Amino acid sequence: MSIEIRNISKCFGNFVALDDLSLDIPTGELVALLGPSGCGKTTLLRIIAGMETPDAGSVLFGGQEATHVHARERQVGFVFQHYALFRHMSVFENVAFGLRVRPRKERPSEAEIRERVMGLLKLVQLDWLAQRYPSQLSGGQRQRIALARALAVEPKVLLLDEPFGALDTKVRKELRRWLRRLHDEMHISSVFVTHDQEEALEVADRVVVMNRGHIEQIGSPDEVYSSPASPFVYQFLGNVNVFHSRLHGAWAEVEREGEAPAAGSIAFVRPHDIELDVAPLAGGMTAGVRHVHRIGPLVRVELEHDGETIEVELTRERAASLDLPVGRTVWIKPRQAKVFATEATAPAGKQPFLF
Ligand SMILES: Nc1ncnc2c1ncn2[C@@H]1O[C@H](COP(=O)(O)OP(=O)(O)OP(=O)(O)O)[C@@H](O)[C@H]1O
Repeated sequence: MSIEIRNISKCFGNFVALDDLSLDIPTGELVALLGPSGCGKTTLLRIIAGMETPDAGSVLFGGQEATHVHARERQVGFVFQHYALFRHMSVFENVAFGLRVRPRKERPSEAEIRERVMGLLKLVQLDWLAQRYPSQLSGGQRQRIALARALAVEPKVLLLDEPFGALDTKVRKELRRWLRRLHDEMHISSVFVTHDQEEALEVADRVVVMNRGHIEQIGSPDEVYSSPASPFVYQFLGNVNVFHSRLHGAWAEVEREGEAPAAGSIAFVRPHDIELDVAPLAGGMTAGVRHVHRIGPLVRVELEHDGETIEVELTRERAASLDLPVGRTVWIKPRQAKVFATEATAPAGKQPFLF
């Protein structure tokens, strides 16, 4: 079922949590709401679920007005960060719960409940745990059971609020892939909230980048990463070096190739988009090696130029082919940069690098 969010606003006292926000989610899409803490992701999810009422705007499900439809009537499945399984019920009973509490007329027969629950447990690959209790499961298993329970009532929309937030990195990664596969099989419109950019980029069909109650950009993972619409998105999705305008030599050329340079403009360059060499690079500039960090397959080189820090990422092979002791002077040159027009758009917390 499609979801349309039209001009939604929500205040808590004087605080504007959502500011005239609109978003269309076609049927079967998996959408990530991504943004820093407090940007309004959960509030938006709760409004879609019917657990919160907007001050203005409307929510449509399948083209039908649903803003004032009660949460129970919305056919929404919800999974939270902290798996709220019933401790005194077996895994089977947890998943069966939503079916058993239906009014008698709508309640499936015992045989049907059994068939549906076991089918879902197979889907989440945990049918062998049906008789266990939540305390006898790992965190990742509990979260999969929570998902099976949300799916048991055959929701039209699945909403997940930081579903893997409480789990360790390895389990998170496994569950991400698993959620993606499951979503492809079920084809339910799903919205999940995360503040983890890697999670959003890996799992979602589309990413909605939020900031302070509004949407900064909506796009495929590739679009938001490769063509960020604003300095905020650029900074939020991955590491970035920030440079003021009036760049020298090649830096200025890169700027011209991108967008027209304006006085006071800011250039953003990803660490892996900077060429580094020990020999002079035409149009490049020099910098001193301050630290070399080896992080898995990557080598992150921290450089200093006029007291400012510049980060460059190299493959291990490239780093090994260069001799990079601390203190060595090297040459750097950007392969590509993105220029935004005004200084006013500089993201908070990043000090622009001044030439
Ligand atoms: N019931 C409430 N009363 C007052 N303020 C609230 C309430 N719910 C949320 N807020 C405020 O609204 C803002 C958005 O909250 P929300 O939970 O939607 O953020 P979020 O993006 O999901 O953040 P996080 O990633 O930390 O969960 C926050 O500043 C929060 O303090």
